[in-house]
Parts: sequence; structure tokens; C-alpha cells
Amino acid sequence: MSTSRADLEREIALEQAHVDKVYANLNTATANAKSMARQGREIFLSDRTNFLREEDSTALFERDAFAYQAARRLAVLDSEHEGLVFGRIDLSPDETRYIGRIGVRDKEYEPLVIDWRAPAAEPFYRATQAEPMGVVRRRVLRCRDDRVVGIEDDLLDGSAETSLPIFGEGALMAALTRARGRTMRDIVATIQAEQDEAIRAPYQGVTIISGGPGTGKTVVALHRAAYLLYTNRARLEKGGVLVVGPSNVFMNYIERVLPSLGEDSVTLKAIGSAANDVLGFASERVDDAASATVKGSLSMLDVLRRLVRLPLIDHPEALRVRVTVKGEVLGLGEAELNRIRDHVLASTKLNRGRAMAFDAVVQALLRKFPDDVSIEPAELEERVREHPSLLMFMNAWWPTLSATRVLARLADPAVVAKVGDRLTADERTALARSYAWVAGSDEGAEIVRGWSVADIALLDELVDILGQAPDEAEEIDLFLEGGDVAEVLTTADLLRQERAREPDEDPVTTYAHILVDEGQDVTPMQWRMLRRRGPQSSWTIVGDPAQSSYPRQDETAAAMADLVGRGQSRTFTLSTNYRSPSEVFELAAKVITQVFPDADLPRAVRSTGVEPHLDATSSADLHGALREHLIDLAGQVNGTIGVVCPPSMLKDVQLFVMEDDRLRAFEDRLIVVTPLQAKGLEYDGVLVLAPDRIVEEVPGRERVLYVALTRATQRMTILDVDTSTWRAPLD
Ligand SMILES: Nc1ncnc2c1ncn2[C@@H]1O[C@H](COP(=O)(O)OP(=O)(O)OP(=O)(O)O)[C@@H](O)[C@H]1O
Repeated sequence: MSTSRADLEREIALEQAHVDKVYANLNTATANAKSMARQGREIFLSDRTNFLREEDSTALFERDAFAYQAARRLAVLDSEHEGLVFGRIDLSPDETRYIGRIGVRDKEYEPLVIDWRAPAAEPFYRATQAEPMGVVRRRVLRCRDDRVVGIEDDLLDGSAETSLPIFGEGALMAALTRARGRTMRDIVATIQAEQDEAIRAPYQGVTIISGGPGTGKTVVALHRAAYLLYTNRARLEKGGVLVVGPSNVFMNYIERVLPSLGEDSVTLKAIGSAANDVLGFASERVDDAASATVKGSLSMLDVLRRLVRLPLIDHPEALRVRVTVKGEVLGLGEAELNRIRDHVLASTKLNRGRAMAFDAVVQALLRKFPDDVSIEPAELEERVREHPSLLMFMNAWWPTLSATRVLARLADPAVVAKVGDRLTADERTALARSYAWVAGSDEGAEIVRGWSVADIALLDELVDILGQAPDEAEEIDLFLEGGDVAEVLTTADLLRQERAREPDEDPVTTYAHILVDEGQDVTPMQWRMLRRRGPQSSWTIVGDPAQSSYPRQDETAAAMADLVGRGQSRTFTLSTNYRSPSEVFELAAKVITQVFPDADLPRAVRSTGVEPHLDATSSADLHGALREHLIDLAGQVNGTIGVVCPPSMLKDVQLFVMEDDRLRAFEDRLIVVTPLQAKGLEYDGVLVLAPDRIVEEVPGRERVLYVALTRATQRMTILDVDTSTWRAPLD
């Protein structure tokens, strides 16, 4: 390893010269491309998979197209201040390739920088010392905007005769020990070989990325989205790519990764926003454990189907129809009406079937009219059709139903008893109680209002059963036009919305590829909601069953198996933990293997030599102990500090840290969350508060405590309050 400062500066200057050349070429090429575009020349997408192809007769034209695309993506990168060039490989003999966030060619169409997703860039990620793939030296350039500020080298082929200088301690460790900010960063310069395989897996079918905490599942999945856009741009920009994650906090955390890779055409949605397209609203509210469990279960399907059929007016008069024409009483009873209903619903959805049902009822009534009473058939039909009692009956028997109106009926325990007789008594109680807010009759200190995240999937199911009510569709269109949408609408979304819609079609927005993060938490009812957004799509599903917060794991596994079972699929298991030091992860591993012996336990890549700090306090002394430990943590780490506490303590702790004079000094890097909110996130210092209460309060119990215990990148403190039962596996 060469260590001289002067050598390093000389080497950086050489790299700077290349980077300058790249920017100069890019500026000229994009200026040309823009002016050609202005002249109205049509621009095609270039064939990026054949990157190093010899120049051919179409190359001049393609170069303009290429530059045009590069200019578009560069505009995104500029706003993110990301260095365009970040890597270099020296291959034997004497071949050098530069790797960057986008590809750039010179006037002769020779590559100056290769897009990291091109096949020619693969050795940058895949080469190892055991299998160097012809790479002698891999170099990571650290850039700030267009300035090279550092280099980190790996010598891969020690056997090759080389005079190449080697600098730095390796880029991965440098990246991992850097203090974390509030948002996730891309890892494009340090993707590891096993991660690269998952990123570049084929587009078709279902790709599953599993692995324990901190193995890079989320960040790999996001790079995969960028890779798929690169290799299938025409199809995916038109068809759309959707990334679904557990919460808005999580979506905010990951939102910068794709723009920093030059991609801005991916839609990000929290699972509670996934049915925005048909409902026009989203939710972030989480139900208590018991109601969340029953609402996520497939047993709700039967409940909802029966709920739709349950007459709104529970009176025998609503179940039969009678009209009198010329003194003759024509009537239909419950059995005949049910037959008509079944017949209509076999061919259309409830909200679209009213006219058909009305016709069928009229025809059935006409057939009841005695043959021996004389009346013109047309007159008879008109008198039946316009009979006031028939119209009143139709309003009661076949009203236009909105999903929210139907679901709200579950606030009535008597209704739950009727449609939920296959649920247990506890499930029925939990279900009815969770809708008490509808009737304004919620009891207890905590008043909950509004639809929950779990309700969103139920409402979406109801829209699917009912068809959209006509006035609802109008409201949603207005809502979308008004721009007051919770998610970011991308250009691709807008283009798709312009597609002419069949008048009868539900406005479900569909995607060509759907990427689901924290897939272990997606309930069977939520899988149904997601699958409606991707009837033809390919999927990437990311998850770790050991971190699941949905208790009915057999049901979620069956729902996933059903999705996977339909076509080709492949699974990648990531095995290295890049987040937590080994000392932190070993403690977490002891806790999870007690309850989940099959947990995927990754190998931690770093060690700090500092064991987690375990302490205990009483409820009475909580604030003092919390203050002391947080000040301690703030002194030990430079970056973020997360307090992960049981939901019941959230408000108290948030208030305390906001108002405490001594904690205010570092409030900009201190955050208080529940373990469910902490899913997928990480902090440099973590304080896990009252683990026993976390286990008691949160669905998923020890599995969610495991989530809390695996968030730290540097230091972890665990503060018990009153009890320490969770510590049993540590002895
Ligand atoms: N190749 C890499 N180079 C640099 N950093 C990496 C690499 N792989 C992962 N990381 C970092 O490791 C951390 C964990 O990554 P990520 O959040 O994607 O893991 P995860 O498997 O989704 O974790 P969890 O299951 O706990 O949500 C992040 O800070 C990420 O940037």
C-alpha cells in the first residue's frame, strides 16, 4: 500500500483530469442533443445493453439519443449533488473502465464512463480476490459534486504483475463507519457481490430478497428498481414501477436513494396509501394488536362478502316487494329476490348492477300478472316500472353502496355477530370495538378516529366487490386534479392516467413492476390489495420473517406462496449485516433465536469492541435515567440517536425530550419512535426503552423487539423499566 501524501495527491489529480474530461464531454453532448430535440428530431432510446458495441451507421443518431437521456438524468443528479463518476477498474492487460451513475461517451462514441448498470460494469461489483474476473485493482473515487476528494483501492489480483499504486483502507468500511443522517444514501460505489446478483436478477416473475436485519435488503431493492428501469426502460416507464413500504416515515427515509441514482420515475407509497387511487385517501393509523390481526386475516373476505349482502334495513318489508296494478297484487319473496341478486352479481358488480336488477324484478313481477285480466302489455310494464313502492323497494334492496358506508356497519356489534359468526368471540369484540369511533362512542383515554392502515385493504376489497359508486369516482378525480395527494405522482403516473378509461372500469392504477419492502408484514388482505395493482406485473419482494409484526405467519406465508406459485421465481438470501456491530447483533440474535430458531442470522461485518449497555430503572425515575443515558449516547456518536419505546410511552417520552433543557442541545439528531415506526430505519445510537412492554404491547412480540434491537449502527443502550423478563435468553 502506498501511503505518501504526495503520491496520493498526484493520483487524485490524475483522476480529476478524467472527471473533468467527462463533464466537458457531457456538457457538449447534452447541448447538442437539446438543440437537436428543439429542431424536432425524434429521439429514440438507445440500446444500452450493448454498451461497448462498435460504432455502426446508426451510432451518430444514437449518441444524440443517449446524450438526451443522460441530460435528463443528470438534471436529477445535479439537484442531489452526487458525483457522477465513482469507480474505476483496471483490467489486465492495460484496460481501464470508469463507472458512474450514468454513462457518458466522447465524440468518437467511446465510453468515458460506463453506467453502473451496464454489463461492462459488472466486474466492478462481482470481482473478488478469490475470483478477480480479470480485475487487478478496483478503485472507488469519492467526489463532492465534480471534485475528486479521495480514493479507496482494493487489490484484487495479487498474482498479476502490477505497478498500480494502492491507496486507502477499502471503501466499504469507510462507508459503513460514516455517521448516518436522516435519510438513506445509495450504495452504488460499494455494492457487494451477493447484493449485485440480486440487483441484476431477471425482470420476469417474482424475485425474493431475504436476509436478516441490516443485510441491505432495502437498499438493494432500490438499486434493483434503478437497474430494471435501465434494462427495461421503455416497458417500465410506460407501465410504471411501484415501491411499497411500511410507513410514510420509511418512505421519507428512502426517498432520496432513487434520485441519487438518476431515476425519478418510480412511485413510492406506504402500504396505507396503496389504495389511494380508488379511495382518494390514505391512512397511517395502526390498530391495536387484536384488531390488526383479525383485519389482516383472510377470514375478513367472508365477513365483507356477507356484509355487502346484509340488507341495510333489517325489516321483512325490505326483503319482499309488492305492487298493485288494476287491483292485482304482484309480489316477489325473499327466495325469488335472492335468485335475481345472484344472477345479476354473477355478471356484474353491485354498484353497476342496479339497472339490470331493476329490469329483472320488473320482468319477474310481470310474469305474476294473471293472464285473464286484460291490459296492454306496454301499459302494464309502464305501471309496474313507475310504481312508487317498487322504487322505494329498490332503494332499500339495491342501494348504491360506498365502501366506507359498508365497512362502517361493523361498528354495530349486532352486525358483526351476523356476518362474523365464523370468527371467534374475541375477534368479533376486537373488530366491533375498533370501529366504535364511527358511532362516536369510543371509550377510554385514547380516542381513535378514522380508518386505519388495515382498513385500507378492507375498503379496497369492498370497492372490488361493489364496483365504484359513480359519485365516488367523480370525487376521486377531483381530488387527484386538486393535487392534494399523499404520494408523489411521477411523470409515468401522469402518462398512465391519461390513458382512456373504460366508463365501467375501476380506476385502479396498475404497475408493470411492484417492489414490496418489509414483505413479511404484508397481511393476506393487503396482498390482495397489492395484487390488484399488478395483475400482470413482475415482483420484487423483500423481507425477513424473523422481524414480522403480523402474528399469523402461516397465513402470510400462504399468501406469498400463492403469488410466487404462479410463475418463475428466484430467491436471494443476503448473509452479511452491514448495519450493526457484532456486539449489538449478538445480543439481538440471542433474543430472537429463543422464539424463532430458524431466524436468518447474518454475519456482522464490523465490530466496535463496545458491548451494549444494559440498565434498569423504575417508572418513578424514568425521566432522570433517560436523560442520563441519552446524554451519554450523544457523547459517543456523531450522528442520529433513536429512542425506541413502547407505544404506550411514546407521547410521554416525546414530550419529555422536547422540553428537557439538556436534551434540547442535540434535538436535531434525536428521534423518538415505536418499534413499528422504526422498521427499516437505523440510528447511530439507539436507546431501547422498556423491552418487556414492547413485547406485551406490539403485535409480533419478540420479533418486533428484535427489530428494535437491530437498529443501531454504533452504540446501543437498553433501559428496562420496572421489569427485565426479556433478559432470560441472555443468561
Ligand atoms: N454494500 C454496501 N455498502 C455500503 N453500505 C451498505 C451496503 N449494504 C448495506 N449497506 C448499509 O447497511 C445498512 C442496512 O441496509 P438496509 O436498511 O438496506 O438493510 P435491511 O436488510 O433492509 O435491514 P432491515 O431488515 O433491518 O430493515 C444501510 O445503512 C445500508 O446503507
